Amino acid sequence: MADFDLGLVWFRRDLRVADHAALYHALTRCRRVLCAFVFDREILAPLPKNDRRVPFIHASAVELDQALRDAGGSLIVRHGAPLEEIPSLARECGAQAVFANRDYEPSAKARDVAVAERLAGAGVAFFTFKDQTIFDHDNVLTGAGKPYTVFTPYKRNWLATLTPDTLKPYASEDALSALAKPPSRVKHVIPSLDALGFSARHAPALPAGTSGALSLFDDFRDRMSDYQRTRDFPAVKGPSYLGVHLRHGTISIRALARSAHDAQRHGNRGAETWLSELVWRDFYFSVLHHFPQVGVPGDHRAFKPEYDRIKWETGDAADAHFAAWCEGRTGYPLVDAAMRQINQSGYMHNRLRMVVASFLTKDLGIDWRRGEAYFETLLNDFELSSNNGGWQWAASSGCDAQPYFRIFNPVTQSEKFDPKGKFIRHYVPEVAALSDKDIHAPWRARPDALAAAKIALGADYPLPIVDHETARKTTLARYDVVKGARNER
Ligand SMILES: Cc1cc2nc3c(=O)[nH]c(=O)nc-3n(C[C@H](O)[C@H](O)[C@H](O)COP(=O)(O)OP(=O)(O)OC[C@H]3O[C@@H](n4cnc5c(N)ncnc54)[C@H](O)[C@@H]3O)c2cc1C
Repeated sequence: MADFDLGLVWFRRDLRVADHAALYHALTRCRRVLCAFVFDREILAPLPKNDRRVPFIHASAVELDQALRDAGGSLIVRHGAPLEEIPSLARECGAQAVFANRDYEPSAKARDVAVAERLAGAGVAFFTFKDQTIFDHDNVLTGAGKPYTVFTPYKRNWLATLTPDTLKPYASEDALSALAKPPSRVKHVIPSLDALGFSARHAPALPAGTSGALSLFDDFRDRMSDYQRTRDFPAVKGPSYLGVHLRHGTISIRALARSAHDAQRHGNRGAETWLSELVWRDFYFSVLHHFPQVGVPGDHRAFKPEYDRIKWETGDAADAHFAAWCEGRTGYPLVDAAMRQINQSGYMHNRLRMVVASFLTKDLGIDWRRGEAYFETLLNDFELSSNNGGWQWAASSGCDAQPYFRIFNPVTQSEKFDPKGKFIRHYVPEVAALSDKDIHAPWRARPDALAAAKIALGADYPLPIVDHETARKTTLARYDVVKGARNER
């Protein structure tokens, strides 16, 4: 016998039908199940009209609605405040329980506490489930029951904790017969993008929905064994490009980890490395949960508090440097190509995220929080935990971060990871005619080589806005305050 007559599944960042924890639990515990999604007015309001993520989410919601309709249900979509919409929908439909997958961002956790209270006040139960990660934050702890702050032992324990059950799919798609249609008085037409205040002209560069995720994964599966060899070269199709799908849950993390884990057990080194990246994702979720000070809205703190003593560059010159960095005109072609990639597509290759983050913090001396915030506005796969983790890794203030004295040389990185300048040529056509050798540092090219490539530095393409060697020394001095702070302890 069912526990509830009517349950409501609240979809958030889990826009799929297959292997969905909350949907599975609702379908197996309720006689009838309705499904809902809320476009959060407060989140959407500050976004620019041409934000790429909203069309992606919209298209994914449309696809999810179709999948639910095919099985006898539908997706009720609202545009408003979840704190109002979910309890009122539960009331309108007569649901006795709401089911959702856990969300780990501080603002989402606060929202869920408020929604749970409001529902409880109305006598409606609220159940949440682990779905977004392989392990919840308290599943992988040190022997002393503390959270890990170093990745390698975390990963070792993560792998040791894994059992076949951990990666087992929830058979939600096999239990859809309990899906129901909302009562006719409940409006359930998906608002158009225009009605939400966004432009359909900025369709997602990546195919949306579960169909989009599966086509990317099909394409990647064959390349997984090469991942370890190819993943650092931005001109090569090495990574999976699945980040945006993991962000919005159009594919199950369990399915991806299972595939990598199986391949790894058969000696596939590429799969082993890729699985490690999925573990990094869990690791940063755990860090954000246990050390929420790193992601307090509007006040992100350094994981290592002494790093908040660093005096970052401010003022007009720093603002001008920041603008040049954002717009891809620093005079360092690999940095500029990377920034143009994120500006044009909402994606940036992982190696380049490390390079540009290091350049901003350690060549320009600008606070990592400004770069973190810039990425947040643009990344299709923006994830507070990983973005914060990545930025603090590069700035050396994070847990298990790059030591502060390790400073990427943007020219050497370019020569090593884009040796033929293929990636640079794509995004920085101004320097495309330079040789494979000169393209990494145009200011070092001989005048006749520049003339042959028809480049007047300072006019056609900027001279470097800082000298790396000088900046390196300034950074080491800037970070001295950290050494001092550590010695005091
Ligand atoms: C400064 C900086 C900012 C970053 N911001 C984000 C972010 O906002 N969102 C985000 O998902 N990742 C972020 N990353 C991590 C990484 O760059 C992206 O996950 C990856 O580039 C996404 O591309 P992909 O899906 O093709 O990755 P793949 O290489 O195919 O990896 C598969 C998945 O593993 C996870 N993953 C891979 N690398 C990492 C990592 N270093 N840390 C955590 N998870 C990882 C992601 O979910 C990724 O989609 C950031 C890294 C840095 C250095």
